Amino acid sequence: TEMSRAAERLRLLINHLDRPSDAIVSFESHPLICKTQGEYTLDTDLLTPEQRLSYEQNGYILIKNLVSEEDINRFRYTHTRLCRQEVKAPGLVTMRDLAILKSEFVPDQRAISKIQDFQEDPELFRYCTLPQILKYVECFTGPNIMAMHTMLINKPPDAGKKTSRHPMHQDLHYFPFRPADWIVCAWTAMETVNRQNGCLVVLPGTHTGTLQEHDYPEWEGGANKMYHGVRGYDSQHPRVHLEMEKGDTVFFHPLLIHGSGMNQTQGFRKAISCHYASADCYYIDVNGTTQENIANEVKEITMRKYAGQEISFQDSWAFRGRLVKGERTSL
Ligand SMILES: CC(C)CC(=O)SCCNC(=O)CCNC(=O)[C@H](O)C(C)(C)COP(=O)(O)OP(=O)(O)OC[C@H]1O[C@@H](n2cnc3c(N)ncnc32)[C@H](O)[C@@H]1OP(=O)(O)O
Ligand SMILES: Nc1ncnc2c1ncn2[C@@H]1O[C@H](COP(=O)(O)OP(=O)(O)OP(=O)(O)O)[C@@H](O)[C@H]1O
Ligand SMILES: O=C(O)CCC(=O)C(=O)O
Ligand SMILES: [Fe+2]
Ligand SMILES: [Mg+2]
Repeated sequence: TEMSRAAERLRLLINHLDRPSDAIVSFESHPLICKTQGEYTLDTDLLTPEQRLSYEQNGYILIKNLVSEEDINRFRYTHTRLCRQEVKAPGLVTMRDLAILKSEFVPDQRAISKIQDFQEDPELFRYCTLPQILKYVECFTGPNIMAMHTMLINKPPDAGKKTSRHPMHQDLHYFPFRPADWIVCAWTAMETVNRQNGCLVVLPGTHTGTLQEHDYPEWEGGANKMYHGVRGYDSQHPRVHLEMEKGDTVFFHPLLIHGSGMNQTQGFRKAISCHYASADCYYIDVNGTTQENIANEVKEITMRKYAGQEISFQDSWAFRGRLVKGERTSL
């Protein structure tokens, strides 16, 4: 029955692929197709059967105390220095919360709700290469691993308009590469995160669905740039608040619907994350798909950033992605 599960899995994969099946003949001998038991996880000796089953069914697993206090303190220190512009990292993107956009900018971590693309900062990027994280990542991506997207989220105390919320979304909306099952996010709490300061909220099991249409939520106080949410979000769907301690890490599937509530405390709630993909993934053309809206927003921003030079949505990803293990075979 293990063989028939593998065959079924291969059939499912081929059906999901956005390119002709003759292009993927080599998949038959692909190491990733050795997924004989679960659909979403590989048999690697690391995950217990319970953990595998949990990821298969829920689309995420939470590992307690995976990143050391010392490492997190170092990441916090570097974050502070980057925000103060005491160190620079080429390509770093900083984002201010909508609520403070119009006020004077002071270079301080309290003015920056999120940094992205820290792949050129050796100290923060060390997070993406931590061996204990990569061991888990490999269970989802297989041996060739790319760090595709990096973020340090610094959710500010809500200024009263609920702009600190992150609407419910699927991360795959942002990614022009496939297959989805070879992508995983690692998200590590840099302090206690709970319902009060806006922990992650997930809809378990939604990773088995398809990519949904995303758009800005119709929120009275507005939503931050590029914070799209699933259209027609069903607030009745059972949700789980992922309360975590410093160093705890959740791994989740890019189709899992998740978001975060508002920060009702006076502190800045911090988390560091990396989206990994198998280097064996391939880029897709998102023209004419539900992802066209985000692709256009990204193109507009890169156009401004690189003085009118048009950079394709795919190239903007190829350019930022970094190999962290194995071989850079495709992405
Ligand atoms: C899986 C993963 C990919 C999921 C996610 O990351 S979900 C969230 C995705 N978010 C992002 O990718 C954040 C992207 N953010 C950015 O690229 C930057 O923060 C920018 C929005 C471009 C702002 O960069 P900055 O250097 O400040 O550039 P500018 O001051 O010229 O601003 C450009 C225009 O953007 C506006 N803006 C900046 N921050 C926000 C905001 N928080 N909410 C709404 N609008 C905002 C700003 O007002 C300006 O607009 P105009 O004045 O040109 O109309
Ligand atoms: N219309 C919507 N579209 C998309 N996402 C939404 C919508 N409404 C709420 N959310 C998101 O759902 C999640 C839960 O938010 P909500 O504010 O209801 O609860 P919470 O802040 O997590 O907890 P509490 O019930 O204690 O306030 C958050 O990620 C929020 O951004
Ligand atoms: O830390 C958070 O609030 C979640 C952010 C998130 O899901 C994202 O940026 O894709
Ligand atoms: Fe997300
Ligand atoms: Mg709330």
